[in-house]
Parts: sequence; C-alpha cells; structure tokens
Amino acid sequence: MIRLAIQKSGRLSEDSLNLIRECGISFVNSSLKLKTEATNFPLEILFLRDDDIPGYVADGVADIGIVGENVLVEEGKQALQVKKLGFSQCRLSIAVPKNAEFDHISGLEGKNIATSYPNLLQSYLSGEGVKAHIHTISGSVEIAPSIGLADAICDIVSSGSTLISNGLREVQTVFHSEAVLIAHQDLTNEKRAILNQLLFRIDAVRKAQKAKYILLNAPNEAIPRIKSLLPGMKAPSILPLAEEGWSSVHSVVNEDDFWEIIEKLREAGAQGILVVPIEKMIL
Ligand SMILES: Nc1ncnc2c1ncn2[C@@H]1O[C@H](COP(=O)(O)OP(=O)(O)OP(=O)(O)O)[C@@H](O)[C@H]1O
Ligand SMILES: O=P(O)(O)OC[C@H]1O[C@H](OP(=O)(O)OP(=O)(O)O)[C@H](O)[C@@H]1O
Ligand SMILES: [Mg+2]
Repeated sequence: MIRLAIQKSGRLSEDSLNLIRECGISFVNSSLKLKTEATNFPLEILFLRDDDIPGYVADGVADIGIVGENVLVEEGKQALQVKKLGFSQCRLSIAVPKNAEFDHISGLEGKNIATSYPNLLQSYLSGEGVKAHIHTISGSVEIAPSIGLADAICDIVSSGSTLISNGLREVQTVFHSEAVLIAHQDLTNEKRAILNQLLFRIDAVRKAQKAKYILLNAPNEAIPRIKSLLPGMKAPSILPLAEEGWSSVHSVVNEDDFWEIIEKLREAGAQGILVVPIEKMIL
C-alpha cells in the first residue's frame, strides 16, 4: 500500500482527484472523511492542507503527494520532485498599487512587502541585492496595500483578475509553478514498485490528454501527401475503402499542431475528417 497526500479543498483538489480517477483508480470520496482507500489499487489517499503536504512526505507520514512547486520550494522540505503534472499553472509575482511609480526592483529597498511566500520572496530579493521588510500573511494578500499594511505584495497570479480587482499592477515574476508529484526520499522497494505502476498510468493519461485520434477518407493519389502530414505513433494506418480508388487514413495528432494539420489535410484532398479524444496512450 502506498499513501498519497492531496489537497483537501482548493485549487489543486479537483485536478488531483481527476488524475487519480483517470488512472483507473476507484475510491469513495466524501467531503468529511479525510482518509480513503482505493478499491482497485494499493493506494490510500489523505486529504490535507496543501502547505502540510511537503512536510508529511519528507517525514514519510505520506509516501507521495501532489502539491504546487511554489509550496514545495517555500516549505524547503526534503522531498523528491518526481513529475510535473501540467495543471494549476501559475506564477508568483510582485505587484504594486496601479498608480505607484516602479522602474526597477531596487525601488523596493526598505519597503514593506506582504506575502504568503516569505522564503521564495526573500531568496529572490537576496539574488537582486534588495533589502525589504517582508510581512507574512496567510491569505487575502492583495488587500494589504489598500489597508496600509504594505507598499507591495508578492502572491500567486494566474489570470491576473484578482490583482486588477484590487487596484494592483504586476511588476515582477519571482517564480513559475505547476502541480508536481513528490515522493519520500527513501521508499521501500515495494512502495517504489507501486509508485512506478502509478507513474506508468499517469504518463499514459498525460500523453493522451495532448493527443487526438484522427480518421479521414482520401483519394489514393492524395495519400503520399497526407502520409507526410500525419506521422502517427509509428506511421498512419491506411485501409482501402469499399469505394474503388479511395482509402481511409487513421493517425494520432498532437493537440498543439491540430488546426494547422487539419487545414493542410483538407487542401491535400482529405474528406470526412473525424477527430476523437484518446483516453489512454501507451507508446
Ligand atoms: N489562481 C490560480 N490558478 C492556478 N493555480 C493556482 C491558483 N492559485 C493557486 N494556485 C496553485 O494551487 C495551489 C493551492 O492554491 P489554494 O489557493 O487552493 O491554496 P490554499 O488556499 O493555501 O489552500 P489550503 O487551504 O489547502 O492551504 C497554490 O499553491 C498554487 O500552486
Ligand atoms: O490571477 P487570478 O486568476 O485572479 O488568481 C490569483 C488568485 O488565486 C489564488 O487565490 P484563490 O482564489 O485560490 O483563493 P485563496 O485566497 O483562498 O487561496 C491566489 O492566491 C490569488 O489570489
Ligand atoms: Mg495553503
């Protein structure tokens, strides 16, 4: 059995739970129960405050965990970062009141900065040779300048709408973050084997998220051009259609290249293009 710590409720919770479910792992989840066991995989899930997750994993109370890189680095605990998970992407940034003058980070010398990430902020400021007073607060950081608590803030930004709603302007990014899977440094062989099984499934899910299965029909003379546009996992599959002189082509395309490829396929003579999501992908 391996123990996984995830955030109980917050920005990481839903995507963490979805990832586990997409790995084919079933469990009963009730908002009141803070520990649950999977029914079809040797996994126990602990629901915790995200700030506590690196410490629990470092101490071996949990074997693995899902947490933002920002919290992992801020907490400074000895846990291994095993894999980036591609969700909860955000940045930690310094912001000032929108009308405040700001030319350079050195302008923050001697100023008060409110943040929930004092260690990340301190290490950034030290790197820049700037000495400021850091006020650590645990939430609603964006309110600090408007109530006279600080001259600037350093907090998580994603869309930027919280900053704008609070009359603030982002002036400097300090750290880029996304959700990561972390592990205890000294897992037993049995636990490492279970972790490897889980990582195999996570890879299959993550690869599938970025890929689409594509099916199309084309006249045989268009096939060489279409083949060159569609590499597939090895090569596209090409099957004869019931209609003489036509073939059906099946392949996998990356979501990022998708629209560009579709355009070129149509120009090359492809018809009846179907695009289907892929659930799992094992290379
Ligand atoms: N707006 C956002 N967009 C994307 N990711 C975010 C955003 N805000 C936070 N995150 C990421 O999600 C993590 C958890 O954020 P959340 O706001 O739920 O934390 P919290 O309020 O400290 O939760 P907890 O109650 O568990 O301590 C952050 O550490 C960060 O990595
Ligand atoms: O740039 P934006 O898209 O507006 O997102 C940034 C906000 O999101 C997070 O707070 P959250 O909404 O998770 O609330 P919290 O204060 O309870 O953590 C973060 O602390 C910022 O305040
Ligand atoms: Mg927290």
